Amino acid sequence: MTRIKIFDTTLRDGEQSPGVNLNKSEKLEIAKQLEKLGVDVIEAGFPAASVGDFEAVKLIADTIKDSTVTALARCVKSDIDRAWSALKDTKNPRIHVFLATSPIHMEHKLKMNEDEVIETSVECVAYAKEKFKEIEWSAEDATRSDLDFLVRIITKVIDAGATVINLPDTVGFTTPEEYGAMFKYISENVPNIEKVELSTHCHNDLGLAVANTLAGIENGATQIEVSMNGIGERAGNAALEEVAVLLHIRKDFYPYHTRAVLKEIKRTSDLVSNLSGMQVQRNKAVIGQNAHSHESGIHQDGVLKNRETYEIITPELVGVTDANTIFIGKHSGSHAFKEKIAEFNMSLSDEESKAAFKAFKKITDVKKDVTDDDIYAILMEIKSESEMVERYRLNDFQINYDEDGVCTAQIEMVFPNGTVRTSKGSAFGSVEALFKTFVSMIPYTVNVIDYSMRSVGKGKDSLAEAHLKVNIENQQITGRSTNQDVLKASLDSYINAVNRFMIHEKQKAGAY
Ligand SMILES: CC(=O)SCCNC(=O)CCNC(=O)[C@H](O)C(C)(C)COP(=O)(O)OP(=O)(O)OC[C@H]1O[C@@H](n2cnc3c(N)ncnc32)[C@H](O)[C@@H]1OP(=O)(O)O
Ligand SMILES: CC(C)C(=O)C(=O)O
Repeated sequence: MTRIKIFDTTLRDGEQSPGVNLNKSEKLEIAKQLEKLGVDVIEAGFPAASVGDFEAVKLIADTIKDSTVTALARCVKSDIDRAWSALKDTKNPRIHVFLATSPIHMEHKLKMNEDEVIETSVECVAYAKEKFKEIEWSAEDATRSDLDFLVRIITKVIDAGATVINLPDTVGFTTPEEYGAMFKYISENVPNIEKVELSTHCHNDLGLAVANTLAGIENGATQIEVSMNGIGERAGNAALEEVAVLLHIRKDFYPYHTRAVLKEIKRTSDLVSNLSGMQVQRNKAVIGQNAHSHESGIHQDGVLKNRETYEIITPELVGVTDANTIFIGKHSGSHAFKEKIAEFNMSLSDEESKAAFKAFKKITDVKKDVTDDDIYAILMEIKSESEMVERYRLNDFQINYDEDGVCTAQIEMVFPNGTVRTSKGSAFGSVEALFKTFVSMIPYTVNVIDYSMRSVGKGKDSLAEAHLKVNIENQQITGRSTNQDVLKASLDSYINAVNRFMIHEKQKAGAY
């Protein structure tokens, strides 16, 4: 098994993500976590960029003990001096210098010809060598560079003292086959190549950063430049967690391993996401919220029978402790739903389970996120409908508004013992009138703690969903109801809360 070194560039290229700006204590916190994650090299920043970045790199260099700390510098003496001042006190100081080698960069950006680029690179590596033992030199935009020019310049920078040669796909332009072929060509044609380590640095503009990194590894690279959550310039860099987990999961096929402590992945990902403000997309490989969650009935049934039917990465492997493995939603089936019911510790007959599943499926057609609360409400409803439970049922209601703005509600209810009663009550608002009238008909003291209404679905077919939190006889109970009519949803949520209270009471008394 060949060991692949992880060079993490979250704090340098990652911080180049538009909108990301980390202060020195945030950078240090991330660096410490990267050390726990077992990365071999931490690229802490670009000391010549600003005083703040200089101080952050210095703080990290002075603190981190297990990982090599490096920093980026242009082929400019003052950049190299600045990097040395920041890094000199760390255990293994490494400088990372770069110069572009592609025709477009040389002509338009650097305004240099090939010979000038070679001369500048050799001079800067030789200058850096006076201070640093470890020197990484990058051929910026290597994947759009002429291969024979790369062979020439790499041979010379190695002679000048470079210890690592990085071939970046700066603009995310290459493909796995082409990137792999470049590493092979360089390995076979640079005469002094065995003196250095080869490194990948892939951007994700075409979504190929991880695949290209793997191709580099297969063709001789032993260092990979990656970032946590794949953050970085434009579409980002190859994601550290994806490459590390890929090499672990497919060790049956790829004879490579890293030193990464995989169970630290989630913690690192969360920290980077929180401090950078770059949220991780739900379906992100390895650490996205959906990456360990199964929603469809057939998958859930398979996973419940044997996780490995649909799961190649366990949440535990990458330190995810709160995975919602079985996500109950529109595509779930009865097996998964039964599992969910079991979590509520409520015994339901087969008939009740079937009715609950039917009611649940109905809700999923109008509601995107079916929460545990929704399922609990369904179960309570089913329970209260079963013969054992008496409950309040709404027969009819009306609202009248008089000229002074006073609303009068008239409600007709079927009581738990089967009797039908009607009552009237007034208030300044229609919802208040309904609540006041209903509460006057029941034998409990009820205080409304919270009442909210939201629209479910879009457009004219959307439904009103009322949520109510009440205190009944010193117990906090929630009620919920969905209806096309806002007032009916509101009144039903109140009735639902009272019925749930009665079920709680019966449960406490051991009735079921
Ligand atoms: C592919 C990458 O990710 S490379 C790293 C990119 N990261 C960054 O640029 C972040 C930090 N950068 C900065 O803070 C600033 O760009 C600084 C401080 C480095 C330089 O700022 P300025 O001196 O104002 O220059 P500016 O950024 O506008 O232009 C870059 C200059 O460096 C030159 N340059 C670019 N790359 C290199 C290099 N590797 N070696 C030497 N010179 C270079 C450019 O040709 C340009 O030179 P010019 O002024 O003679 O035209
Ligand atoms: C400085 C180099 C390594 C870089 O970030 C790139 O080419 O993308």
